[in-house]
Amino acid sequence: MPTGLIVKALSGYYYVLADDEQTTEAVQCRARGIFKKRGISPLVGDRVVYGLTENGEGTVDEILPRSSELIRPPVANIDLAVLVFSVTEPALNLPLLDKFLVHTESAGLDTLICLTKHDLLSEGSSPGGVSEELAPVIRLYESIGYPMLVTSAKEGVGVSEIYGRLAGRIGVVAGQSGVGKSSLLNAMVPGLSLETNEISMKLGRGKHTTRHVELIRLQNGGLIADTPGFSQLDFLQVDAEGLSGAFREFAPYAAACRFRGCLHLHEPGCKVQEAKEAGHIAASRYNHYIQFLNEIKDKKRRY
Ligand SMILES: Nc1nc2c(ncn2[C@@H]2O[C@H](COP(=O)(O)OP(=O)(O)OP(=O)(O)O)[C@@H](O)[C@H]2O)c(=O)[nH]1
Ligand SMILES: [Zn+2]
Repeated sequence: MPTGLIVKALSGYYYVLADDEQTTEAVQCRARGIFKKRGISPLVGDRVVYGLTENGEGTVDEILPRSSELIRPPVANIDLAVLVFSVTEPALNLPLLDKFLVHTESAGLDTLICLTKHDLLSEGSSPGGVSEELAPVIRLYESIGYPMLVTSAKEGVGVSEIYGRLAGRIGVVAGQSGVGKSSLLNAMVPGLSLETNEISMKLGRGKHTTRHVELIRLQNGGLIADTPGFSQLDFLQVDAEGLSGAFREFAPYAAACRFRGCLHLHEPGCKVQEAKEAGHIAASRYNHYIQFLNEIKDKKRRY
């Protein structure tokens, strides 16, 4: 039985791209009834076993184990989340960046952080270099272990680097509205022409038109979801302990806290608080951690 990858889901059909290199057209498939009975449905990004029927269509017979699963956008087996933040217009939003990172950490996704619209920060930056105000931010996140890229869709800066990171992988783009996600995708994928803010305003169309998710094939074997991913997140699945675990740089200190299950709030003998006081953990990161912890607690109270 052939295997393939679901690259699109639309109106009850799944479009499967065969693993064998000869076939380039996706096969239109129905899912077998058994999935419905079991309460599961195939997702874009799923690797599947499929069969061909006589009318040239196919059936999805089996879903191979998923390495990850996102709810919004609904895509399985993502390898890389490209987190897009504009350096201005809208202003760089570090609380949101830390929130996204909690989610990508807990979903086990690799991340690439793009600081885009860098062309708008021309003052104080050397040509092709990084403006002074961004340098500390880049240093902080790189020191934690997150790759950072400075980009500009307008000037084509950093676009080929994003492309390169996607080689042979499935990627999704995330970021708040207006940061320039569609513009980066358009710059990366010739002929894609996703609607950007400018165009949708001009046509008087509402923003956030619902669209299906589709994986776009890149020449380098990578695939990227053609949807401006997720723009907001709340903590549906992350609990207090998971939250602490999602702040990577806490780990060596958290292991040495006096109490097991320490929430690093006001507990005596908390090494995370000590590390923050000593400047080994950035105050901004620690403060966002406390903010998210409160959000999680509030949510528990409400439900
Ligand atoms: N100067 C400059 N403007 C940019 C850049 N990238 C995007 N923009 C502009 O920023 C606005 C928003 O860009 P989009 O690509 O639509 O942003 P988005 O993140 O896809 O927005 P949503 O679709 O609302 O989620 C548009 O007016 C773009 O022209 C950039 O690198 N430099
Ligand atoms: Zn602690």
